[in-house]
Amino acid sequence: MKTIAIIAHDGKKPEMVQFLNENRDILHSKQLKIIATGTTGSKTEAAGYEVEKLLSGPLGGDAQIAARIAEKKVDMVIFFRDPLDKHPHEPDIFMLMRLCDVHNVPLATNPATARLLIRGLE
Ligand SMILES: O=C(CO)COP(=O)(O)O
Repeated sequence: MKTIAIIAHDGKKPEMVQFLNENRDILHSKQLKIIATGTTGSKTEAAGYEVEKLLSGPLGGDAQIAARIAEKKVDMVIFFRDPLDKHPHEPDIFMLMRLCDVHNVPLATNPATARLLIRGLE
């Protein structure tokens, strides 16, 4: 069972939902556990997926996912980042991305890379 973390900034949530809809076959056919930050998780659920929801990003959700990465409990991170917006929890976001590099966890930060990573599961 692989665990995939999904996170999307507000400006990128529509693209995240589109991604989930487009890749339903792959995401449903694999033994995957999905974890997500709070609001992203609610939208993922609404798209028909089972998901473990953590705190909302600004309240510590990115930090929770970062901790799981450090504990080697996450196999892939799909992070739909909005580079055109400011985020009060920027330090948490950098921590999450840094820990992906520390622990060699595949990290997609835009839809094009996310598609390539997900195809790697096939
Ligand atoms: O802020 C986020 C990622 O940095 C996402 O948090 P939400 O999924 O709660 O909107």
